[in-house]
Amino acid sequence: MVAVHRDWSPFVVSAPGKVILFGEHAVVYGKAAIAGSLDMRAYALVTPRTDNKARMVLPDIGVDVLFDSHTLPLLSGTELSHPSEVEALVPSSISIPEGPGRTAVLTFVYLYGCIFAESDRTTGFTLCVRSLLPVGAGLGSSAAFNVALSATLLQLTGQLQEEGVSASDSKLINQWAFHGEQVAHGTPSGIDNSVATYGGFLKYIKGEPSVNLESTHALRVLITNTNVPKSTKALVAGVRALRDRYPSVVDGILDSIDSVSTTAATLFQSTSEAEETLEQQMQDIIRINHGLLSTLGVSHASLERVREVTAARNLASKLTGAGGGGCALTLIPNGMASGDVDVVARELEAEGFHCYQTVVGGGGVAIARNVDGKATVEQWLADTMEQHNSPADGDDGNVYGRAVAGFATLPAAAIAVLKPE
Ligand SMILES: Nc1ncnc2c1ncn2[C@@H]1O[C@H](COP(=O)(O)OP(=O)(O)O)[C@@H](O)[C@H]1O
Ligand SMILES: C[C@@](O)(CCOP(=O)(O)O)CC(=O)O
Ligand SMILES: [Mg+2]
Repeated sequence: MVAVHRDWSPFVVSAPGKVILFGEHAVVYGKAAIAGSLDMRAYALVTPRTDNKARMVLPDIGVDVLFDSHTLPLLSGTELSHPSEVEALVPSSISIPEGPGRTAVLTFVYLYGCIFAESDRTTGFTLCVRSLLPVGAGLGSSAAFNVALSATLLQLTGQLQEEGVSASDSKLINQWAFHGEQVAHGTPSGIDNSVATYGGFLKYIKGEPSVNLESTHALRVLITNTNVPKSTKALVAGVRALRDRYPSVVDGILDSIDSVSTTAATLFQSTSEAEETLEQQMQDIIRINHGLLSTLGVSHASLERVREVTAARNLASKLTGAGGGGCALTLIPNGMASGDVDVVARELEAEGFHCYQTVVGGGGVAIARNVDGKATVEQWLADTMEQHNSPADGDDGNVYGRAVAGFATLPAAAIAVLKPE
């Protein structure tokens, strides 16, 4: 195949994290789940190189690797029976890092091999990803990374349209991001990459196209990161082992979770009920969903503490994501003053947790092309690192605002594209 070089300008891709509102774990078994995008996102700046190498810089997890493009294998998709076999394909010149960097490097080698194999273009580039999502806390940091990475590689190989992100672009990005999630987790349901690609509020059933719920209600949530590390893979395996031992009991619980999700979808789209009645019903099913997950063995003392602290103020909470630590979500009634939410958040932070107030349901993957002929990774790093590491005195904890301010190398128009409402 003849390689075609072409000139291109730096571009930036962004993709959101997610919160699963209802249906985690059950979604792995084909039950319905509901999730929405967060206003915390991953941002990838991609700049051209003249030497045909591929460099990936991930400052949040301490990775900086430089690949000679010709040492990266091109994969036809049939060479691996499962993406987890990718380790053997990493060029011997690269030492695979331990910890979160390990998955990121394996995913890069796999997706580069697959996506570049479908193109006759070759190009040197530096990719730098900064993310506002906590790593491994259940908010889909891996999916935001995989969606940003897939969109980057598809854009570099000319497989996306020239403007915006079309429906067929999204489909392609989502498919590759799912393969990236497989490298990390083995058997993901696909809900995280779907939300990171499409944004909004989705009802998701494995193997079916996700349905945008177009909710009639703004959903305010308080997310509490317990800072307790968890392994999605181990928790999913634990539920599977329980189901193998007690199939009819566990299937009953999974069916109940399916009913919870279906009821929630109806509530989100209801136009007949008064706001307060809806909120009351939503709180009921949040409590029920948490109880069902707890019987599956995926809660944790820290998550129960979040439930107790918020219940004392008549608020309903549940774990979100895989559980076993990670994050919980608390529904905030629309009429609740933000000062009162701050009081609850301070109580939770006094327990050693970290809280984010957010509205669920913003835009999905976004691409700002030709952002700035002079944008450099070094400048971007200097700006974003400074903003991340030294918040101004009296800062209100708005990490998102700080980081966007930190992307000062980008024109305002690019920033607007990258944070779609
Ligand atoms: N800021 C980041 N930069 C690069 N890779 C990231 C970043 N955040 C997350 N990742 C990738 O996602 C993995 C964590 O994903 P996972 O365990 O599924 O947790 P989560 O619930 O946050 O998705 C990391 O090991 C890393 O491979
Ligand atoms: C438990 C599960 O339903 C959600 C896991 O979410 P997270 O990895 O904690 O963000 C697994 C899945 O959907 O693949
Ligand atoms: Mg993940």
